[in-house]
Amino acid sequence: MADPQAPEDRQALRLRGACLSYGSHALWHDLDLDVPQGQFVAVLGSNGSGKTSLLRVLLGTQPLTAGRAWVMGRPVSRGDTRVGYVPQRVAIDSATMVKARDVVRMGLDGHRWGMPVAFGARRRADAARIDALMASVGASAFAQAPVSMLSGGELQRVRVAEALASDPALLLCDEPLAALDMRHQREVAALIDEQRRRTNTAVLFVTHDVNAVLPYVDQVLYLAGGRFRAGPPDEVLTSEALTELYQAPVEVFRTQGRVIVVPSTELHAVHHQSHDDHAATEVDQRVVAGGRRRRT
Ligand SMILES: Nc1ncnc2c1ncn2[C@@H]1O[C@H](COP(=O)(O)OP(=O)(O)OP(=O)(O)O)[C@@H](O)[C@H]1O
Repeated sequence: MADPQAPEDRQALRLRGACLSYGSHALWHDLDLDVPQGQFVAVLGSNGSGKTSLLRVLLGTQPLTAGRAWVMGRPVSRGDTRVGYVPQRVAIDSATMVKARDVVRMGLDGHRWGMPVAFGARRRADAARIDALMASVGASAFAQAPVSMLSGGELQRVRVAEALASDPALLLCDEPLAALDMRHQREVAALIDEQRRRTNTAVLFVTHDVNAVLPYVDQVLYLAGGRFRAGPPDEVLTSEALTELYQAPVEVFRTQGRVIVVPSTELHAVHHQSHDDHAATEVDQRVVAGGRRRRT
């Protein structure tokens, strides 16, 4: 199939008729998606709906069963330096002495895999670039610290700097806020948003709690039961849209600027709990908070 994108109309990401199956298990099918440069997309869906698998497809490590995927007008390929990746918080060997700035250097070197080690002017240019990346994510203060000594939030800053080292056109984030406390969630989410605004990088952000990134989201891709719905948050995160997508009753509430998505079967339990406390709790793709709710 020819590249369907004229150069002047390049989307950071385009999917057409994309299907992914593992054996007879179809994760999603006929997925069409356009992500313009600089757009922030939240990828939502229940456990096992195929969110991480979608990122694997875009990293070129998992072939589509059918359909096509392009990044900046070129077919997806493994090792594409125009694609950056921020993983979930990963366990670090407590004995490792690898310094934070060396992790970022790996992002830079991965970009030039197979090239000779840098000397002289290029080495100095690399050092300056790493300094700038560390500063841009607010990590200069711990640039020389072993990563095993960093807090979860500090480590995610370093991961973001590493992912940005190759100036990606598309940044894939796989639940990068998981296991971070609320303050660090806010900081890392804001940091990713700031970077994409500055560099016009498109972001595909897989999360179980859309509320952590809701202020930044231009488009939601919601995966469920092999189908999908994509569009602005106000169109996708509604009772009507999600009931149609899940083909089962789903209620969406907005309260205090937060979105709560609840399968109707769980509504009784949710009402009961929210009378008792104002704490957030997990049901599916949802955060439950106290206070007045508005159904949308
Ligand atoms: N390589 C594989 N071979 C076979 N099945 C797989 C493979 N990778 C993932 N799966 C299955 O595909 C389904 C989707 O997995 P995936 O990790 O993409 O879902 P997810 O939406 O990211 O889930 P979660 O929210 O739990 O992280 C799961 O049932 C998983 O067990």
